[in-house]
Amino acid sequence: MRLLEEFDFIDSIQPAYYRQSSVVKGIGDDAAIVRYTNEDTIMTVDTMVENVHFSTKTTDAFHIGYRALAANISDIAAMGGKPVAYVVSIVIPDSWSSHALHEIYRGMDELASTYKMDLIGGDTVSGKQLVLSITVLGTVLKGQARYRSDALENDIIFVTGTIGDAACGLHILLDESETDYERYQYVINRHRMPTPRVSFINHCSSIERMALNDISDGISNEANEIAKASNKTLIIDYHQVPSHPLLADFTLEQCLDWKISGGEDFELIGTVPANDWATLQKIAKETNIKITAIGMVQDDEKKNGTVWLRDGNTLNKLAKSGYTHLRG
Ligand SMILES: Nc1ncnc2c1ncn2[C@@H]1O[C@H](COP(=O)(O)OP(=O)(O)OP(=O)(O)O)[C@@H](O)[C@H]1O
Ligand SMILES: Cc1ncc(C[n+]2csc(CCOP(=O)(O)O)c2C)c(N)n1
Ligand SMILES: [Mg+2]
Ligand SMILES: [Mg+2]
Ligand SMILES: [Mg+2]
Repeated sequence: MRLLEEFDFIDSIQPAYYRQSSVVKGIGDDAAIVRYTNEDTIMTVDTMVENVHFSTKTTDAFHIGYRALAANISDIAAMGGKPVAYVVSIVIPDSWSSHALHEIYRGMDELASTYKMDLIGGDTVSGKQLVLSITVLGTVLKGQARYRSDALENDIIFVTGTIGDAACGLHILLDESETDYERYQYVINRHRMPTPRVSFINHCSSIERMALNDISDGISNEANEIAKASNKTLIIDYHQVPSHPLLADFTLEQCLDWKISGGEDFELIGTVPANDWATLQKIAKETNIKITAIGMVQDDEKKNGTVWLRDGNTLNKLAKSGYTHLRG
């Protein structure tokens, strides 16, 4: 790390004040203290590694921070909760300037401020590659968290937003022959600045049961996780999976890959009882979120734990084809 040594760096990222009254102790001691009385606590961690989750060729420092926090907040949304505070562990290579490091923190704070979240601690070490690991603390009303294991027979499977945008945006950024960035600004922004669906999910308290997962690795992975955790069979109609009109510029194979295996849209995939579908649509309209029914849950002893993709008259088993680390 150039220009700043560890403790000057920590001083320089310390917030001037805390937004949440639940923060009893933030940066400055051996650990942070947050105090609650009536809610369950949600904790989640996700890590972003240079050249795995981002490349400085395609992503500036501000967006590295923004995306990393968005990915973590998305997991809080996928549990049905509200994000409150975060701690950041950062591994910093020598080549990174203090300006770029502050840009990472500015990117995180841009998103944090919209949720009144506080940076309450972290850890700083030097190393060979930039690694940003964020732990987010969230809350949910006691006993009201949304689990992947809550799908039941005849539920409607839904997704928020459009699927495959972030993978398309990344493709544009990595394709050196592509120059029309203006045309693809929307999908590029979906890659750089994903919006976790916190507001929508926090308006769903009238819906008693909902299985939920967020889309980090692609719907083939996320739907399989719901099928497995719930021990049910998920049938998804490929043609119902919503995509942005810009994807029409690309081949059917590319669209299939981005929509099914792409990931990083940080939309939600879930299941609700058919009786609640009209209510869910109303909530989506009120919170300005697109939701689309993409299939049904079945209880079929021979198929439970698996996902099937309908394409016209054919039904094929949908294996996990999304992003997997440690491919073996
Ligand atoms: N190294 C680990 N040690 C302990 N638990 C882990 C580890 N890695 C993952 N888990 C746990 O496994 C479960 C699934 O984790 P996973 O990272 O696949 O979910 P996710 O964070 O929603 O997805 P993604 O990381 O793709 O955004 C979570 O309960 C997570 O806490
Ligand atoms: C430079 C660059 N190359 C490839 C990708 C694609 N990518 C990386 S990790 C991941 C899944 C989510 O990760 P995790 O499971 O760790 O949350 C995806 C789709 C990218 N974002 N940047
Ligand atoms: Mg994870
Ligand atoms: Mg998740
Ligand atoms: Mg993953």
